[in-house]
Amino acid sequence: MSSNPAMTSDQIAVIKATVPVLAQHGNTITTVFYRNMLEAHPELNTIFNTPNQVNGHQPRALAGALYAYASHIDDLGALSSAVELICNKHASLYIQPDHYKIVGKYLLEAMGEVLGAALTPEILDAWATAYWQLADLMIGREKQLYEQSEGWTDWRDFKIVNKVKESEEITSFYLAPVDGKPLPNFQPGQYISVQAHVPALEYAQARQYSLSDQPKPDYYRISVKKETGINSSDPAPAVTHPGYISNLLHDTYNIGDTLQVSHPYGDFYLSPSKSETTTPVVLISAGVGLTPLTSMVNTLTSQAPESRKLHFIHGARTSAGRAFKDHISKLSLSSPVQATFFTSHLTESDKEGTDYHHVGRVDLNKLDDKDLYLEDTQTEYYICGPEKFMTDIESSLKAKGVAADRIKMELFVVHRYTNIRYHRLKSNMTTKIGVFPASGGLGTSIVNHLSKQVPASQLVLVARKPENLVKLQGEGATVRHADYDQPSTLDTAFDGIDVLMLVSYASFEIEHRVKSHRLAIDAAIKSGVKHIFYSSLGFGTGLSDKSVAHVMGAHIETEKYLASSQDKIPYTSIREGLYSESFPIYTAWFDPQNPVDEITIPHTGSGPGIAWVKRDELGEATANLIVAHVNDPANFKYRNQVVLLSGPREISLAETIDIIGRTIGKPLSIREISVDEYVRLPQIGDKHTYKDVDLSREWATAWQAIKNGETAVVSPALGEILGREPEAYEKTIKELIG
Ligand SMILES: NC(=O)C1=CN([C@@H]2O[C@H](COP(=O)(O)OP(=O)(O)OC[C@H]3O[C@@H](n4cnc5c(N)ncnc54)[C@H](OP(=O)(O)O)[C@@H]3O)[C@@H](O)[C@H]2O)C=CC1
Repeated sequence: MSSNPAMTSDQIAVIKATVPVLAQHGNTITTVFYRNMLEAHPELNTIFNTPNQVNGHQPRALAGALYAYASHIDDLGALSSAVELICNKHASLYIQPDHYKIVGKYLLEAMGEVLGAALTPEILDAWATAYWQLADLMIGREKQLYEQSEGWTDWRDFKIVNKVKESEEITSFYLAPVDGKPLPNFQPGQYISVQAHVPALEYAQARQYSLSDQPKPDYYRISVKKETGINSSDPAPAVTHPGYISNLLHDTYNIGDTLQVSHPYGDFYLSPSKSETTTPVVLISAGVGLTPLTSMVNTLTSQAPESRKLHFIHGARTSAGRAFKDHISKLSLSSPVQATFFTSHLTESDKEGTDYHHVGRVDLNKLDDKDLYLEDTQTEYYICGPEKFMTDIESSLKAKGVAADRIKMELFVVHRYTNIRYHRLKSNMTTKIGVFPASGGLGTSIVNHLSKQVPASQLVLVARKPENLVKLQGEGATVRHADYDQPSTLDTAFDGIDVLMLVSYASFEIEHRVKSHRLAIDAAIKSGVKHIFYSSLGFGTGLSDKSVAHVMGAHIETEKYLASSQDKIPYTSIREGLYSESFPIYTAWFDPQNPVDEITIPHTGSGPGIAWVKRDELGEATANLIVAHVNDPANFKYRNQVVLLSGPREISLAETIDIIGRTIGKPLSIREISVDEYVRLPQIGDKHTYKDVDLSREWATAWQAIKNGETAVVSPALGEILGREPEAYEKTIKELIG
C-alpha cells in the first residue's frame, strides 16, 4: 500500500488546467528531463533506447504520455491499456521502484527549468502528487508481473544454440538458458527483451523481440530482421539507428555466444482459449510483423488441428524476403490453415500460387468475405506490422462490420496507445455526421477517413457542387447543396445532422469570412445540430487568441463566436497546422518544376519555424475526433475547447528550403527582402487577391507570426489521435515533388 497522498479535487483541476502548457512545452520538458537524468545517472543508458533519445522519439513519446495522463487525470480507466503496455515493457527491462524516484526527481526539475516562475508551488505540488499516483499504480502492476514470473526476476544468461537464415533479411536465433532449467510457458504473441553489449557505446542496450515459435521447455526462438544500409562495424549508427542492435545480432552473434534475456511479457497475445473452442482466427501481418503470428499459428496447429479455422495472411516487399514461407505453406497442406501471400515487387522467378497469391500490398478487399470468416461474429483478428499497415487493416475490417473488440494489434510504443478512445470504440450507428464543404482538399480527406469508420448512410455531405460527390452518394450518403455565398442555401442544409464539421471559408480576408462562418453556425443551431467542429488554423502559438497573422484573424473571431454560442451548440475548434503541401505560399511561390536558386521572402529563414503537417493526416485526425465524439459524446474531451493539430517537428524556413532543395537535387538559398519588395514580386500576381482587393501586404504578416514562434508549437495531440507518429516532413515532400 502506498504512503503517497491521494490527489485532491483542486489538484486534479490544476493538472487539467496545465494540459495546454504540456501541449506547448511538453517536448522541451521531456528533452531537458532525459538530458539531465542521463548526465547524472549514466548507468540508466542501458534501460533507454539510445537512438530513440538522439532522434527525439523518446522525449516525444514521453511528452505524449504526459499529455494523455494530464488530459485523463479524472478518467484513468481510459489509460488502462496504455498502462498495461508500459508495465509489461518495464517488467521486461526489470524496472524497479527506485527508478521511479530518479525519474520523478528529474521530471519535476525539468518542469521547473522549462516553465520557470510559471511553475508555481501549487502546480508543482499537484504534479508531484499526480506523478506518484501513476508511479504507484505502475509499481504495483509491475510487482504483480514479477510475482507471476516464477522467480525469474532479473536478466538471465542464454546461449545461442542455433542460428537459421529464414529469408534474405530475417534470421532466427534459438536461445537456451545457460542454467539448463526448464523455461516457463508464454502466451503466443508475447516478446522477450534481449540485452547485448554494444562496443561502440560501451554499455548494453536491450530490445524487444517477439517469440516466433510455440512455447518449448528448452529454448526460445526470436526471428530478427536485418536493416539495410547500416553496418554494425560502423559506430555511428549505434547512436542513431534503432535497428542497430538487430544488425549487431546478425553480424557478430553466433552459435555458442551468450546474451541476456528477460522473462516473456507483452499484452498482445492469442486469447487464452479452451481446447474445444472453434472460434476462427485470422492472422494478418506485413514484413517481420509475422513473428508473433507465427508463434500463434504454430501453437494453434499443434493444439486443435482439425477443428479451428485459421487464415494466415502476409505481405512482403519481395517473395524472397518472406520468412517461414515453406513452413506456412506446409501447414496449409496438412491442417485447416489457409495461407495467402501478397508480394509488392515481383521478380521473374516468383511463381503464383506458391511464392505469392496476390500482387501488391495486403488488401483485404482482394479476398472473399468467406475467407475472412466474416459470417462468424466471433472470429478474432490479430494484426502485426508497421503502424500504418495495422491501422489501415483495422479500418478495413471495421468497414466490413467487424467489431472493434475482436481486432487486436501489436502496438509497441506508448503514446500511440493513448488513442484507444479514437480507434477502439464501435461507432454509434444512428448519429448523422455532416461535412460542409465536403469537397476541397481538407473536406475530401475528412470524408474519406470518416467513410472508413462509419457506414456511408450516416454521412450528410454538403457542398456548392454536389455533383462532385456522386461516388459516396451511390454508397448511401446523403448529398445536399449549400453555398457560403448564398446564405439562404444554409437555412435547411444542416437539418437532421447531429454532428457537423464546418470547414472554414477558403479565403484570407477577414470580414466576409467571419460573416459566412457566423451564418453557418447560426444555421446549424437552428437545424438542431448537437455539436459543431470547426477547422481553424495553426497560427497563434498553440491555443492563444492572439496572432499577428492577418490570415488568423477570421479564425480567432470565429472561435470567439463559437465560445459565445456554446450554450446553444457545443463546439470543438481544431487548429489545423500548416499543411506540408502549402510550402509554395511561404516560399514566394517556389515552383519545383521551374526552380529558382534563390527564394526571396521577408524572412531570413532562421529562428522559430513551422511544425508542418500533412493535409491528409489532418483529415484523418479530424475524422477520428468526430468519430470519438459520436461514440461517446458525454466523455468527449475536447467539448467547448480548441485543439491544435500540428506536425511532429518544428522546421525552420531555412531547413524547409534545404529539404526541398535536397529533394529536387538543387541547392537553394533564402534572401531576405522587405515587405514592400515582396508585394511587388512578379510571381505574386493576383495570388493574394480576394474579390479584386490585393491582400499581399496583409498576407505578409504571416512571416512576422512565424518569426514570433506562432507556428512552431509541436502538439502531441496529432500523434495521439492518429494512433501513430505523424509522417515526417521529408517523406511528405519526397512524395509530393521527389
Ligand atoms: N492549414 C493550412 O495550412 C491551410 C488551410 N487552409 C484553409 O483551410 C480550409 C480548407 O482548406 P482546403 O480544403 O485545403 O481548401 P481547398 O481550396 O482545397 O478547398 C476549398 C473548399 O471550399 C469550398 N468552397 C469555396 N467557396 C465556397 C463557397 N462559397 N461555399 C461553399 N463552399 C465553398 C470549395 O468547394 P468547391 O469544391 O465547390 O470548389 C472547396 O470544397 C480553407 O478555409 C482554407 O483557407 C488553406 C490553405 C492552407
